[in-house]
Order: sequence, then C-alpha cells, then structure tokens
Amino acid sequence: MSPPCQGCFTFLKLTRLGRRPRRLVVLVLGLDGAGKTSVLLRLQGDPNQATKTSWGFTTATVPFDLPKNVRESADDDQNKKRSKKQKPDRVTVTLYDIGGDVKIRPIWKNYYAEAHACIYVIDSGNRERISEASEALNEVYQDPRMKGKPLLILANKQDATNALTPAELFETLKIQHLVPENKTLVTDTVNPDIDGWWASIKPCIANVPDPDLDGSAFASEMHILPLFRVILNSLSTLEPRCRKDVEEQQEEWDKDRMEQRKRVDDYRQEQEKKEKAKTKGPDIVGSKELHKEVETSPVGFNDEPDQKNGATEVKGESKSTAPTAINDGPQQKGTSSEAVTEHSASHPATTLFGAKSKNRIYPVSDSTEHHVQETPSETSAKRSNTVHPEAILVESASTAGIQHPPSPFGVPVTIENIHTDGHADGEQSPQAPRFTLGSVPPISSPLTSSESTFGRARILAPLDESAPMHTAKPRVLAPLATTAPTSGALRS
Ligand SMILES: Nc1nc2c(ncn2[C@@H]2O[C@H](COP(=O)(O)OP(=O)(O)OP(=O)(O)O)[C@@H](O)[C@H]2O)c(=O)[nH]1
Ligand SMILES: [Mg+2]
Repeated sequence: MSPPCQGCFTFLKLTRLGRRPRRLVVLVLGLDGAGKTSVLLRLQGDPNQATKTSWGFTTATVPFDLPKNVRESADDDQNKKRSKKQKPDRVTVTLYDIGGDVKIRPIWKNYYAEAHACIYVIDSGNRERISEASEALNEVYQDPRMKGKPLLILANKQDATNALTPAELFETLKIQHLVPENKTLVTDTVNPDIDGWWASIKPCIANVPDPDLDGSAFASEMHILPLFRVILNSLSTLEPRCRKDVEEQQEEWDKDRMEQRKRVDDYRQEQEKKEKAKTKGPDIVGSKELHKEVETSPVGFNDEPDQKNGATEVKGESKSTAPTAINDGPQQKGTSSEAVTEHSASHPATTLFGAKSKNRIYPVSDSTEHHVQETPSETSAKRSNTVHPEAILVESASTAGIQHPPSPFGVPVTIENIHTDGHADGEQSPQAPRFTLGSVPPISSPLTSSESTFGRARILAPLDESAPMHTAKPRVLAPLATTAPTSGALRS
C-alpha cells in the first residue's frame, strides 16, 4: 500500500488527532434580563461591560480547549495526570445570544435548526417569572428541531436574596417529560455523567467579575465545557440532523419568498390594470394634447397627473387590495398616499418638481417593472435633484421576517425595523449591491397595542445617486408579506 500524500497525511493528522477546530453552534436563550449577555461577556473574558436589553441577537465565536476527560478531571488524580498528557480537543463555538423579550422570542425558532445545543439562562431570583421561564423553555424543547439536543440550564443570579436553588428549579421547570430515553437531567449536586447527560442545572453568577475565573475557567465551572463535550460525543448524530433541518428550513424560506414575490407581482399587475382602467381614452404617453397641456399649464399639470400617475390610485388600492396590511395611518408621515396627495397639492416644491420633470407623467424607464411615484419629500432631501423615497409600513410576524426579505421591487431596498424605543436597525435586502439609505422620518405616533414593535418595518425604495434622474425616483412601494427569516445579525 502506498503511503498517503503529504497533504492527505496532514489532513488526517489534523482530524484524527482532534486538532482541527470543530465548529459547534450553541443557542443562549432565556427571558429578558436573565443574564444571557452577561454570560456571553463572561465567556469572552469581558465581564465588566454593562449590558442592555438585546433587541435582536449577538453572536460570539469563541475557541475552547476541551480536556479529554472533563467529567473526571475534578476528583480523580490519575485521570488528571492522564488527561494532562493528552492534547485537548479544540472546538470553536458560535454562541447565539438572542434577546429574550416576549416580542423577540418568536425569532428564537429561526436558529433551532443549526443549533447543536442550548444554554438556557434563568434569573433564579425572580420567582414571579419562573413559570414564564419554564413555559418558554418547554416551548423550545417541544420543537422537533430542538428535541433531545443537549441543554445546560444556568440558574443565574444566585447572589439574589431568595434565589431558587438548582434543586428547586429542577422541580419547578417541569422538563422531565422532555428528557430523551437513556438520558438524565441533573442538578449541580450530581456530577454529570457525560454519556447519559441530557440537561444539567448549574448555579451561576454571571455579572460579578472574578479575577481567578477567566473565560475558560468560567466555562469549565459552569458546566459549559462539559456541555461542549456532550455535543462532541453526539456529533455524529447531531451533525446530520442539523444539516437536514437547515436544508429543510432553507427550502421553506425559499418557498415563502417565491410566494411573496408572486403576491407582490399579482398586486402590481392588479394595480396596473386599475390604473389603465382609470386613464380612459388615448394612452397618456401617446397623447399630443396632453403634452400640449402640460407645457402650457403647470397648474393643470400638477392637478391632473396626480390623479393619473398612480399616486392617488395607489392610495385607494392599497387600502382595498393590498395582500398584506398596509398601514396608512396618520403616523406614516410622508408615507401614505394620502400624505402624498396632500403634499402634491399644497407644497410649493411640487410645482417646481412638476415643471422640471416630464417623467412625471411620461415615465421613461421600466414602467412595466415598477410603478413610479414622483412626489418629492421636502423633509429628507439630501441633494437638490433627489427625489426621496416614500415608504410604507408593512406588517410582519417578527423582525426576523422582515430583516432580509428579497426586494419586492426587483431592485435593492432598505429596511428599517422600528422599535418601541425609537431606534431603528437599517438592514439591506440581499439583493442590495448598492443603494442609498434614505433618511427615515421618525414615527411620530406611538405604536398601537395591536402592533408588535417587531411587526413593523419601513421599507424604502432605492436611490441610485449615479443613476439618471428617472431611475433615481422613488418607487411605489408594494406591500410585503411576512417573509422568510434570516440568520443575519441584528444589533443589540
Ligand atoms: N445580581 C445579579 N445580576 C446579574 C447577574 N447576571 C446578570 N445580571 C444583571 O442582570 C441584568 C440583565 O442582564 P443581561 O445579561 O443584559 O440579560 P439578558 O438575558 O441578556 O437580557 P435580554 O438581552 O433583555 O434578553 C444586567 O443588569 C446584569 O448586570 C447575576 O448573576 N447577578
Ligand atoms: Mg441580552
């Protein structure tokens, strides 16, 4: 038998000897304020940072060296010596710290497929919310994509007066029925037997820096390294399962996207039909009479085309036929067609715009592709010849659902997720090789109780600064349905 080539040999050496870092994916979940971000900072050796509520998720990719015999290393000298001789397994772990607020919890499920395990953080000092924490945890592990995956429960805030002990949590959480066959759920009082380990509950204080406990020591102390070991031991079954789930999820998202695109196309076609039906008589573009009228009567130009070019029609149609909720309530300053119409009629810039741009009623380009809405926005103009994008609010199930939708316009769009605290995450559609971020007019009215903060997005049509005037116009924005979730990063 011929010896393996040098490259193959190196590869074999790396994999066989366990030196090749393996990437594990672990979700860090729990209610808001439980201490997830604090745990993450602690693992990264940076516990002094102040945390604030995470509106989205943060990821940290951290390398860890797993001692060979994690389970015995604490109390068995022989094993200690033996494992010292053996090189540790090097793993790279991507930890997803996802916000725990009730409004953001729906996005947790978007990460189940790729996760190998979960660290669930509980504020053990907050007895009023233990049942909520238990419900949320049960929901996670009832999902087929999470069932049976290793779980570590951190009974955090053990420094709080009246904090529940791990044993009390063990009783309260009611997750025994989720324990897979031949696996055990253990509290800190039992040294976890790695092979039969499904879940462990570990007392934790995440936000108090301890000079003797760096990230790695903290991970070891908190059963986080044993958790990684459990994952490694089950990787041969976990990995194919994750791959299959991720593929299925991707297919589902692609299907959603296609359906969404179809809805938008149908909507557009319907709009076009109605628009055509309203422009009775000869086609506007071919009408010499209209040309004449436009050139001689700027006032008529402003009034008449507004009725015809789609601005008012979009308003009417969006109310009655939009496949998803287009909210053109008063808070959408400059976004509803109503606002557009008022603006067109009253703002002095309208005349200027109308007089300048014949494209207004004779759209030059791609009019079959996009409706063109040509009302200038006086508030957000950044350059004199820029027509600023109008926006609509759409509703969606969650932030994840609107984070990276495919552009419904066939051109890149910018998505702004608006949050209760007023901050917005500018997100780009994946089809956005380049676009200009429009300045987003603030939402002036508070969100109504029926509107989830994460259920609203402002979608801005693109502006291409380098494009000729007619292509830099704002588009009439079609409604966007609930869309595929994503794995992009939201700022927290
Ligand atoms: N007393 C005490 N406070 C803690 C502990 N761990 C975290 N905290 C504090 O609890 C608060 C919330 O912690 P975070 O880490 O931001 O909580 P989170 O789970 O990330 O919360 P969301 O991002 O809202 O989901 C912060 O003020 C932390 O300093 C702990 O062990 N003991
Ligand atoms: Mg957080």
